Amino acid sequence: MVTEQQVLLVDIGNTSIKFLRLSNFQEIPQSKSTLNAFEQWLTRNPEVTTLFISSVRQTAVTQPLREYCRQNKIVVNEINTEQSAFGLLNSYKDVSKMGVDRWLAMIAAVHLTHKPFVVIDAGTAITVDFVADGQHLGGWIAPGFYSMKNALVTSTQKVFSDDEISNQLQLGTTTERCVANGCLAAVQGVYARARAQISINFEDFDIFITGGDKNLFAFTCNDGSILAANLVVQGLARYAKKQLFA
Ligand SMILES: Nc1ncnc2c1ncn2[C@@H]1O[C@H](COP(=O)(O)OP(=O)(O)OP(=O)(O)O)[C@@H](O)[C@H]1O
Ligand SMILES: CC(C)(CO)[C@@H](O)C(=O)NCCC(=O)O
Ligand SMILES: [K+]
Repeated sequence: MVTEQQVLLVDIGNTSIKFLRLSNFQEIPQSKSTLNAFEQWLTRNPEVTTLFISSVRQTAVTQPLREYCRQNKIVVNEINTEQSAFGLLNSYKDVSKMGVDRWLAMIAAVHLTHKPFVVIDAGTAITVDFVADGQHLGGWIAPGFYSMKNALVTSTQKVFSDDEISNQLQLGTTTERCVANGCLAAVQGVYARARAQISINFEDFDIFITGGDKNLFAFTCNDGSILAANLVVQGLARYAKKQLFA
């Protein structure tokens, strides 16, 4: 019999790996930037016997982790995007093409509200997904804040950026401030369009914001949007609880 302390929920994104024990799945996850660093963490925490993982990387990239787990008798449960689960229906014809992080964030959100909702996951990419009555209506994939800045700086010769983030949208008077505020304007635009889009058909709805860059959405705090620590990990927790304890 496994306990919740022995179970680790692992969200493998394009930039980083976030993980948390099932016993405290609502807290802020730990983060490692490489699979190697994550494996080292596992070595130091031998009480972990079971992983529930979601990965948006190629299978070959996570193969060494699987091999490590096989050698150390750690059970790996990999969750994949489904046509339907937990009362949520996917709109993709080929569900294998939908990033499992999007699916899991929706699985978590559908448990948190009965209203139509939007999930915005801001990381390497910004994904936006619309759900009403348990039906995924469709969504958007846009570049994330860092990806945007990176693409801009890479494809121009005289534009450069720094790592400073504006909390408020301002007018830049240096190249760096123009870039940071331009990318923030684009992020705010995604949010504004998402709100406008769901408002076309619904008066009452929730907007959930999650992901490593959710703090860029601090400007939404007065209009009822909900900032969630990590909805992908919370979605994994639902699968883990169902599989282990239901
Ligand atoms: N070297 C880097 N490469 C990419 N993003 C970086 C880098 N350094 C800092 N960041 C920041 O981290 C954000 C992604 O953070 P994090 O990995 O926590 O988000 P995420 O939602 O988990 O993304 P993913 O699931 O794609 O890994 C980027 O949007 C960016 O602001
Ligand atoms: C869009 C990302 C990169 C966001 O992490 C991920 O969900 C992904 O790789 N998706 C595959 C394409 C799709 O969801 O249609
Ligand atoms: K993400």
